Amino acid sequence: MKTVLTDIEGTTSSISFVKDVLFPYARRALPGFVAVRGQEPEVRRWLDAVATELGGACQDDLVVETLQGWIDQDRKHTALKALQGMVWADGYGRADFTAQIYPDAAAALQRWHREGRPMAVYSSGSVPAQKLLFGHTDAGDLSRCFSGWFDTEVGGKRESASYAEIVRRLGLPAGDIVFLSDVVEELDAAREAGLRTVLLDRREDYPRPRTGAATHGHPRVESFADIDPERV
Ligand SMILES: CSCCC(=O)C(=O)COP(=O)(O)O
Ligand SMILES: [Mg+2]
Repeated sequence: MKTVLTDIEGTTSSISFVKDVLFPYARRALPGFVAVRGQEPEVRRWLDAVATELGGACQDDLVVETLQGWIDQDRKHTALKALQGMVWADGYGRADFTAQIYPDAAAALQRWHREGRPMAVYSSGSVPAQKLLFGHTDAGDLSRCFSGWFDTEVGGKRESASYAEIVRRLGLPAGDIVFLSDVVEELDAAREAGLRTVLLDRREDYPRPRTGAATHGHPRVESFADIDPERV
């Protein structure tokens, strides 16, 4: 049975949920979060990592402003993603929002899980943020569908070495893993590492269909309902 490895934003959940709900929430909550929890070792570690990138010791205010700028630019920076995950934990905990998931994705994930198909996540969002998201979806707790979780600590999503590392950690032949994503450059990197690939091309996220050369030769679907992992 093939293992499914899935991206989140633009694949299982809409880009607008991430851009219009999660990112603004993190942007607003960051200053208060750093003021209250900035001395906790797990928070300090990431704040210091950002400060180092800014050239050394600097005030938390500057670090927060930098992080907010990175949110605006959609930087997939590991420190930002780790801190965002901690901020979102508060939001999910207080039920300030739930995680949008496409109904076709929720249905397929639940069905594949019932059928015993192994599944894993690879997203730029931190592993704790991934677990929170799938633990609090509109369709309920889907976190149990997954037995593997990968974030940018294995490397960037457009680098084939990251997929080679995931293959190594999963301990499976690369050709037995099907990677699902909305970003062709990520699929290119996965294919280079030997994985099978499927392009999610949803109208809500990509108003102009990506067909022909724009698919880079990856099988293209508009819904999880059209994916048969055994036939990719
Ligand atoms: C899992 S948390 C929210 C998503 C996020 O922060 C992000 O950057 C999504 O990137 P993806 O790799 O899932 O496209
Ligand atoms: Mg994506």
